[in-house]
Amino acid sequence: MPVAQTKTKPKLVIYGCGGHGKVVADIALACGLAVEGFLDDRALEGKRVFDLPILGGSGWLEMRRSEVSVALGIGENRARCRIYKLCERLGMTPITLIHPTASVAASAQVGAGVVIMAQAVINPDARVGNGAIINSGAIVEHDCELGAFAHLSPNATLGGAVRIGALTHLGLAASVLPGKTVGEETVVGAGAVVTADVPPRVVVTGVPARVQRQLETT
Ligand SMILES: CC(=O)SCCNC(=O)CCNC(=O)[C@H](O)C(C)(C)COP(=O)(O)OP(=O)(O)OC[C@H]1O[C@@H](n2cnc3c(N)ncnc32)[C@H](O)[C@@H]1OP(=O)(O)O
Repeated sequence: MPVAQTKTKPKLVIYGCGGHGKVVADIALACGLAVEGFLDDRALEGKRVFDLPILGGSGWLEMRRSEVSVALGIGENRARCRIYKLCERLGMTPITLIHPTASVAASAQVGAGVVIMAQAVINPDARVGNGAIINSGAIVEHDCELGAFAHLSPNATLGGAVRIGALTHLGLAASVLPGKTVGEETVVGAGAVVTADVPPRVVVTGVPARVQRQLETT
């Protein structure tokens, strides 16, 4: 499977130390990587998560960028996108992590800074954009296209040839029927079933999914 991957340096840091960051660290450890600690911009240095230190924030990364690789440990899509761009400015490409129990087809294309969690499935010819999250047990069927910094929550399911826009979030166990498109920066509520195309920047909920409200353009 073509995975966009930079050369991994001996030590890895996880940017983000909340719940998502902990799961990402756990995947890195399951992959046999040496995790040096977490980064966070909220001045939490000295605290520990998982018995691993919080090392600092963006300043720490700038100083140590030649020595460490970075994985994205932030669940919120826009914040994760900002950290990805910070890494790019520092000349770094966040690594992609794939849990050992995930199934990723040989013909799938997976971008940089992606995290694919336990029991997730990515089927043939799917394309996963940079910085996306495929959470535990989520399914990306054949020929799907998942935009950069999108997030499929646990057990979300995309039927074949679905397109999901950049920065869009599918909630827990949400489903999208084959061939449908969900626009960028949209939120699909937990448990929703998308049966028709969904525009950008809206919240949809229910079965079948209906627009609940518009989201502000930023
Ligand atoms: C590992 C992880 O945890 S990954 C993260 C997973 N996170 C998720 O799956 C969360 C997805 N988010 C949701 O489903 C949210 O509830 C949203 C985005 C759909 C709506 O959030 P908000 O805009 O804050 O809506 P709010 O909670 O105020 O609810 C508004 C109304 O919608 C209803 N509602 C909320 N979520 C849903 C839903 N998923 N399906 C149907 N109705 C819903 C509420 O009951 C409420 O109804 P009422 O007005 O009749 O009382």
